[in-house]
Amino acid sequence: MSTNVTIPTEGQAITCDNGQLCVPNNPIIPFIEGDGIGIDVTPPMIKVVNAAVEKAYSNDRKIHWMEVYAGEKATQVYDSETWLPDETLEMFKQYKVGIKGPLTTPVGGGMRSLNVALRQILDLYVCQRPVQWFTGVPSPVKKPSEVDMVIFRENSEDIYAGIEYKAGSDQAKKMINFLIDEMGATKIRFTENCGIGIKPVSKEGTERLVRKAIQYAIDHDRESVTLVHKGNIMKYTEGAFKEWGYQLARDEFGADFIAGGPWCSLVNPKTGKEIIIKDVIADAMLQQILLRPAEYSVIATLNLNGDYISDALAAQVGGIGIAPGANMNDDIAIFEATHGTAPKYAGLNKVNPGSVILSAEMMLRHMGWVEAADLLLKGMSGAINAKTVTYDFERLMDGATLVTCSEFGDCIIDHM
Ligand SMILES: NC(=O)C1=CN([C@@H]2O[C@H](COP(=O)(O)OP(=O)(O)OC[C@H]3O[C@@H](n4cnc5c(N)ncnc54)[C@H](OP(=O)(O)O)[C@@H]3O)[C@@H](O)[C@H]2O)C=CC1
Ligand SMILES: O=C(O)CCC(=O)C(=O)O
Ligand SMILES: [Mg+2]
Repeated sequence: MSTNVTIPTEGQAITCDNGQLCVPNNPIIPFIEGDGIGIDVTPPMIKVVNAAVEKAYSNDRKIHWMEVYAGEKATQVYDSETWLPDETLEMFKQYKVGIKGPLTTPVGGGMRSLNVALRQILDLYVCQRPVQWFTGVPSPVKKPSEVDMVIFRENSEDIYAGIEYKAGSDQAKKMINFLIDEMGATKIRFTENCGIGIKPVSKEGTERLVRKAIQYAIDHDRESVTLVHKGNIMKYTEGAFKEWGYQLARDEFGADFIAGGPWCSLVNPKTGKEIIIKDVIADAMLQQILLRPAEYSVIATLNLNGDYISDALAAQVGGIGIAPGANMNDDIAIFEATHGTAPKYAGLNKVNPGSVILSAEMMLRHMGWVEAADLLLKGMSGAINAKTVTYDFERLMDGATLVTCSEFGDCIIDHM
């Protein structure tokens, strides 16, 4: 394997034993800068995290950052064909906790998503995206404070498996012929020019995701878990997700039907309070989150629904400029912004770095460095309350002072 990664001379790897993280005081954290606005948001993220760690622990704890490569930068550092080097994957496997900026995916043709590839190759099956309002953030809804949800998006299956055949290709024709001749399909129209996509959804994949969502509700004293699906139309994928989810709640968490089901409830073993397990069809959910957000807490859903819902919910609390996320399994966690590479803003030092900074806050909490995570949140709230904000907030806030991407990072540090 080529070695284009400079391993810090100081610092140690985080280890993970049976799902239990062991974090040294001087962890090495791999990071991907990201394409497009990655160059803008990643440096302030590192600066803010370093400041929070230093303020919380003085010299007792320090992160040693290690740049690893993916996307356009990888093609410069390795060679023009290498977008996701094996070395990058190895580093995440070895160092267990990392963070990344956004990576570009062309629409239509071209290569498949590197973001999705990273999740699939490392089997980071949970995409966890908390959505919460910060006081003072401009919002298009009347009561943004009622939005307090944590999305658990299945991250390894669904149409993101990338099993897709181009219209007119030999594979598409072969698949269409198979479906018509051997599977009795009668409703494929315009067979000569029809693309085909396959949507795998498994019981195991559903169960491990829903298990994490319910456990999160237990650990964080949440009142409900909502299974979001389009099971009325896609019965054996989305519908099965709903059935398997409820079944798991009953079998593994002792949930009982409410009034004959399908909703059920369980007693939180840590608090004694009730947790409701319910389901909503995906299109109705997009209405519900606008009209009655207070009724939803933890959401467990499939990959595509989760992608849509996370951007829609982010909009309600100020936009994807401040929407954080994590991709994780029982061993590795890679934190990442919810937004993309926003190419028109790349290199302008303009966009909001809040999304990747709040992803870093999740990372610090995941590492057990809660004091630093709390400071980071305090800094973010302080900067927003002082109305020193980037363009996305400034254009919607009365009396705000416009700051650049890097200045917003500095404002966060000033308010820690
Ligand atoms: N995980 C990842 O790495 C992801 C990668 N992508 C990829 O990113 C590329 C671009 O995707 P696109 O659909 O344009 O979505 P983007 O999220 O990149 O941008 C869409 C819009 O969101 C707003 N926005 C995004 N980031 C910020 C920020 N940090 N601060 C303030 N506003 C922000 C901007 O709105 P406005 O114009 O109103 O200012 C921007 O024009 C594609 O290649 C896509 O595949 C997409 C999503 C996730
Ligand atoms: O991989 C991509 O390009 C898009 C991914 C995405 O939209 C997401 O993860 O929310
Ligand atoms: Mg998305």
